[in-house]
Amino acid sequence: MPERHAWIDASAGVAGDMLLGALTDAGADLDFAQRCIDAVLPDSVRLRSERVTRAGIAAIKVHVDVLVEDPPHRTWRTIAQLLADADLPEDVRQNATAVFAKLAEAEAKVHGTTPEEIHFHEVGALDSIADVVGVCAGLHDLAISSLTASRVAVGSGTVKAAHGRIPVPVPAVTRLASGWELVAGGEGELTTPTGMALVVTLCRECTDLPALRMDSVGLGAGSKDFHGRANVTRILVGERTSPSRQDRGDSAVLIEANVDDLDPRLWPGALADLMAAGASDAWLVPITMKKGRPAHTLTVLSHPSAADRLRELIFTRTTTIGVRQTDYRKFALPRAWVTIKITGGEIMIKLAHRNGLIEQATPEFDHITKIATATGTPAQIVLSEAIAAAWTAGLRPGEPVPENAHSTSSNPTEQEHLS
Ligand SMILES: O=C([S-])c1cc(C(=O)S)c[n+]([C@@H]2O[C@H](COP(=O)(O)O)[C@@H](O)[C@H]2O)c1
Ligand code: NI
Repeated sequence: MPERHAWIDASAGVAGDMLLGALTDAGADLDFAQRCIDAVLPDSVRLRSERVTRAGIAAIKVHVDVLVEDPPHRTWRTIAQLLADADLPEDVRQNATAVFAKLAEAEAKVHGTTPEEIHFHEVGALDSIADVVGVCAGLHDLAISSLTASRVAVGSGTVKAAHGRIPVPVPAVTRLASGWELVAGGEGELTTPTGMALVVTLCRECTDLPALRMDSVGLGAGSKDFHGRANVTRILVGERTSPSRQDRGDSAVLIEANVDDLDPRLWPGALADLMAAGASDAWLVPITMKKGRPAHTLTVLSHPSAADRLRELIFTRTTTIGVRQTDYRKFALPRAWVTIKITGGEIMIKLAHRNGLIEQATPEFDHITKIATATGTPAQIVLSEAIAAAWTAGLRPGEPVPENAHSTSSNPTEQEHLS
């Protein structure tokens, strides 16, 4: 299966609804986005698309009509729980959760507090949750397996928000944009925190348009129509023709520390927190360190964009007073997912593939344990049935990846959660 890539052109700015409009214009099914949103927020918002022009250029404007009363703020934990409880494709859930984790981290930095303490105002409102889930659903629907984006026009001046009048680029955008190339690009708020969070979470790098065999293009309109500058976000979708991700590898970092004085009962929680904060993997190796002391090497593998917060966590969750960090290149096979039915429910089969052929087909173990618990069947029996069902369905090494397989999104940090 070729790598389906999307490049976001944010040279005129980006917001959640603009990106959803662009995906819809590129062919994503808005009804599917609505179903995903309904799974998170039942009977709360309705999506509507409208063909409009911006400075004479045709684009899709997605309206998010809010049908119920919205509280003035939500915590990021509330949103994470809504997403965790919703019946969503796994990549949609993971990507949407990662976007809100980034927003929480940025807001916490702006207001000098922790993500747990943060109360989202506009960015936690029903329409913003709908934008984020809708965009992640659109990427799933178009089977986009990797994304990059242009530099981002953020605007200038000031804007009125729940925080009062704030400068543009607004504080959350400046925090989110760490490592991304920004330009002012015009007057007003051209990029919102939700738009910036989607770009930096889902896109692998900030780059000019990569070599693409074009498939479709979509334009998503912002609310305002400026004279002489189209207020649109564009998305270009196609097949990458330059060295593929598999040949190039991905940037990664390895962060390590030798620790001899942490209460061993604290390790499982520390490892879980590191995974929740975006580590691709986190593990311990028993060692004998200086002065002959029994200890552990903690190793955390991550995308470079998550390194700052992971180092921070290592310092707060362990007793170490220093870490070392090394740059790596990581070569991962692309993955795709197929849902199959077995006794007791549906499970997803993860397919690692190369040159269009399956290398590994693995039942998602969380789904196995869920069915095992619900039906009272031993997990190894459910697992055996799942492996046999996958085999029967042709999901086995050497077979082609089926057409209905969904590729995982490109988010390098979150994607590795699936590994
Ligand atoms: O909701 C919150 S906490 C919020 C924080 C900030 C900061 O920059 S801090 C800014 N805003 C403004 O809210 C609106 C809507 O943003 P969306 O991303 O939901 O479209 C926008 O004007 C932001 O600048 C909200
Ligand atoms: Ni804020």
